[in-house]
Amino acid sequence: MAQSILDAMPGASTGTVVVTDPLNFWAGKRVKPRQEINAEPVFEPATGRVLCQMVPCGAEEVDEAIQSAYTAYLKWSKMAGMERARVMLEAARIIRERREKIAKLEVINNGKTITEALVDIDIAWQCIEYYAGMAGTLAGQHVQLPGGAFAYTRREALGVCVGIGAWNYPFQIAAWKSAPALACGNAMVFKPSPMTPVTVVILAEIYKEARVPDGLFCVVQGRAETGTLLCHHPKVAKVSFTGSVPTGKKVMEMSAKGVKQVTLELGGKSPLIIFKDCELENAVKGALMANFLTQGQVCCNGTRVFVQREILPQFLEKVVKRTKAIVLGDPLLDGTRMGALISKPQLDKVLGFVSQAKQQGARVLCGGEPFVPSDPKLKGGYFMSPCVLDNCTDDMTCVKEEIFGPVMSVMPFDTEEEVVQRANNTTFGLASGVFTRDISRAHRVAENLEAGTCFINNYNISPVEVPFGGYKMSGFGRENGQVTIEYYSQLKTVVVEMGDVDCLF
Ligand SMILES: NC(=O)C1=CN([C@@H]2O[C@H](COP(=O)(O)OP(=O)(O)OC[C@H]3O[C@@H](n4cnc5c(N)ncnc54)[C@H](O)[C@@H]3O)[C@@H](O)[C@H]2O)C=CC1
Ligand SMILES: C[N+](C)(C)CCCC(=O)O
Repeated sequence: MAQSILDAMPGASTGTVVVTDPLNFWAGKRVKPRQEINAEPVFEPATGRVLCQMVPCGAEEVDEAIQSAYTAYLKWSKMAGMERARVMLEAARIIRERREKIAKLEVINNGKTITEALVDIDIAWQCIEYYAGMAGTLAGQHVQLPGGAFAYTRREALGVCVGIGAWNYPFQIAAWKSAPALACGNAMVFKPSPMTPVTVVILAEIYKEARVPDGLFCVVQGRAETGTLLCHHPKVAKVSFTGSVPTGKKVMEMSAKGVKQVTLELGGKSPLIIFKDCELENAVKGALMANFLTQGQVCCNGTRVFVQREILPQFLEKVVKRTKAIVLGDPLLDGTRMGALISKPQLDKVLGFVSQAKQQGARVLCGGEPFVPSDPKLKGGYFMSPCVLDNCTDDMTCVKEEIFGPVMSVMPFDTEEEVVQRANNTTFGLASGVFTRDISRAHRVAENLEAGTCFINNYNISPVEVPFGGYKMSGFGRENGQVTIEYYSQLKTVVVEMGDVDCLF
């Protein structure tokens, strides 16, 4: 029962799956939605077919989930870190064992290729494994005070944390948020994007199977209203949000009312700087990795590609040749390298950015058009050909705004000083990249770029051991790496007197 939808995965192909199981999860089980009348269809991006119904949770349901999470937190936070570690390692093991099935379901709901989805699921279990390793290391400090008195600190959980996710990495985002939260002794109530409600419930079932206390990881479905209920709930100690800047601001405002801690992983318009002394083949590959993963729907993508003028023609020739060769189509096939965008409105929005770029003077070197695969079952899918734009200038909309689609904007530059200034001329600051063989220059540029990550001679690799997060309007707080423990725990100071009270009164 617990694995029913996953059991159907081995034989499943694009256009065949329908999900009917309830998509909420709390108190240790899937929970049927109460207000079926508010159901909304969820689409399979590769076909445009209805995959399931998403029914938003109302106030009572949100409250039930949070209460069940609170009960679980009371138990879980009292366990030794090593005990929590064992449970989390078991969850990581189960995910690894079912990686193909989970990845397949992710593809069906999200539209990304199976090759990428497998990496996402692997990163998810690695993240849980990594924080399991850290659960047993959480410790405080002992401080000696005069007269034999002393103080010590305890690193304690926050309580019930809320996770709110975006649709581009549904399972992985839930792992990035829940793993450090659980390692520190918290419970989590997670709301996935209404467009990708399906795989996060599988994570909840797996935690249950690994024997977390019932309620420790809950899933509530819904849109803004449900998210609002979560952010305002008095029993919630922290909100970790991944999504757009406007919603991030609202989450912060709502959390401020209850003085709740916040982590914000927001959008970006990251620069990738390619110097003429780079290893060109690698720079071209880096630019593709920086732009076309998950159909370009990646927050940290390096979508402003600055190329030193002397090598611009060679760079463009190579990058266009490789972009044209990207195999588009059925995302469940091993050979496919680009699948479908998340939705029809998102596809229209991205195509709109391309037309606007043309009007503003950019030149389309390839792609930027709706793509209709030859396979009849994919005719209703949200596909577009990956696009490279040349002749771009810093003031064009395609260079200033986050497109969240497979569109690379290329601009020439002359000097290091100039390009760093232009690269930083944005309100975002999630990531950045530099290709050069000059090691001093690489580190100097990395130092001067205003971004939470700088990739040197590569792009978009995010091992769970290293922190990920933004500068400026791309957010604050971090996910992954050791530091994230600090965002999911708080310090208690205990002061111990060994002598008599020195009283002034
Ligand atoms: N930093 C990142 O990793 C990502 C950033 N994005 C950004 O988000 C944009 C659009 O993606 P969307 O999913 O539409 O983002 P969004 O910001 O509208 O939604 C993100 C999540 O917040 C929830 N939400 C919406 N309104 C809310 C509210 N008032 N209170 C609480 N929760 C609320 C949504 O239901 C969803 O789960 C992209 O174009 C991109 O700029 C999207 C995906 C990932
Ligand atoms: C995995 N990675 C680095 C390609 C993207 C993760 C951030 C996101 O949610 O967009």
